[in-house]
Amino acid sequence: MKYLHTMVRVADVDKSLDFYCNKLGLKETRRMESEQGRFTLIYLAAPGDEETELELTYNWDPEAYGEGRNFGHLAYEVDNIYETCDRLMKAGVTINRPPRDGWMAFIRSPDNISIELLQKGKRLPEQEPWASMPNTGKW
Ligand SMILES: C[C@@H](O)C(=O)SC[C@H](NC(=O)CC[C@H](N)C(=O)O)C(=O)NCC(=O)O
Ligand code: NI
Repeated sequence: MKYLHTMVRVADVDKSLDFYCNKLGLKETRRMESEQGRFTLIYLAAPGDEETELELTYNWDPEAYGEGRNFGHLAYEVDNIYETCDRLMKAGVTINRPPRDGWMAFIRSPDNISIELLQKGKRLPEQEPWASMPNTGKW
């Protein structure tokens, strides 16, 4: 058996692609549209990890999805957690759980999906401003 993808439903394709691609750094691998089902599927992946996809489902007819607390988060490994969070913060993304420990951070997607960012390999040495940065919200 092989893990293929996680699917999340999104309310706005442009906002989602701006967040996941322009800001987080994922690349679109493929997409398909269903006229009959009135939906679009857009598949994203981290560069170099194209076989593990995030499937965005966009239903053409608006739905209220709510927030299923049973779904936890999507997790991505990053080369430098501080550089990643700095880039995201400058792009206007709220770092709900800053990487005070040089290891873990949390952000939210436009649809409030929680995304965990984990430092590759060993934790980085603690450094300001991250070491004293408070949490901003739930993650
Ligand atoms: C191609 C494969 O990766 C899929 O996930 S297709 C699964 C299919 N998706 C849809 O019908 C999308 C539109 C639908 N209105 C929805 O919001 O899911 C499906 O069976 N979806 C049901 C599900 O719970 O995933
Ligand atoms: Ni699927």
